[in-house]
Amino acid sequence: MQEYLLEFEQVYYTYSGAQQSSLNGLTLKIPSGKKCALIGQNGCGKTTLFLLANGLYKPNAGTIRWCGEILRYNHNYLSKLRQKVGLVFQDPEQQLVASTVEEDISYGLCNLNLPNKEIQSRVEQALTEFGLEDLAQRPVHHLSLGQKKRISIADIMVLQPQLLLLDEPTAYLDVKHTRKLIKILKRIHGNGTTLLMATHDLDLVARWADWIFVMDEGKLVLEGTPEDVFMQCDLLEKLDLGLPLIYQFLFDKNLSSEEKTIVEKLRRRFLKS
Ligand SMILES: Nc1ncnc2c1ncn2[C@@H]1O[C@H](COP(=O)(O)OP(=O)(O)OP(=O)(O)O)[C@@H](O)[C@H]1O
Repeated sequence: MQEYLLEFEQVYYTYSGAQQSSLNGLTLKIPSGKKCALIGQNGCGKTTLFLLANGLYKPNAGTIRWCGEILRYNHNYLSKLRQKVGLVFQDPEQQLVASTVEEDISYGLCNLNLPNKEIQSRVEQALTEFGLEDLAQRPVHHLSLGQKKRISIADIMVLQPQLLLLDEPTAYLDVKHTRKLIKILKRIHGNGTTLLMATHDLDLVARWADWIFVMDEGKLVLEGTPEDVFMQCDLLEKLDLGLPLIYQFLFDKNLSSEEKTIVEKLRRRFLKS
């Protein structure tokens, strides 16, 4: 198996008309088979990374490789790449295309020319998993933001990409649907999909991810396991990212040594959960 699915090497990107570049020599490799989280302040370049990852934008300099091969930007190559690299947009409105929920979820599958039976079975599974059965025939523009978000994730997930990029997937979701989503991600990861999730929810990152990328000003500044990354509390504070709650307790200078021992035990249990 390929060790890294997608590799950014010294990638620069500036939006047309912008004064400053959004990616500033980004070097980052997404390891195959992992549940990766991407964290960083607003505007540090997470969404831009995603848009370059499936070839929607082209770097001004540097290289992006998919399974060791430099990305090409012709129509044929890109449509194949996008079957392997699925991107769930931050804003669901950018993604929904069809008039009803069911049509929207089947839209990408129809473009893959799959047999009707296969399309029907994947759509039904997605409707059930995301709790969208009752909304299947509703017009997408009549739904709440959280419902639209769930549809936009289902749209991409049914395509079964090798790498699934999720830009703030839990934004707009309530607790119940966040839990459902995490369960679904566990299932698809178990089936072999590599995941990269951009999020500001550090508690979720600490519990969910097995690899974390930290970006700042268009560059990768730190990466590692949750343990390695969240132990760097000085750097994370300097970047104004803060820490998951359990690590905040761990680094609380006012705790007695007994309290620290309890927190450390809780942290270890939390990491295993
Ligand atoms: N279409 C655009 N034109 C010009 N500048 C842009 C455009 N989109 C984003 N930018 C700029 O590029 C930089 C990176 O933005 P990006 O959306 O990638 O950040 P982000 O890390 O995803 O932020 P957030 O956490 O708020 O979603 C920001 O400074 C932003 O203002």
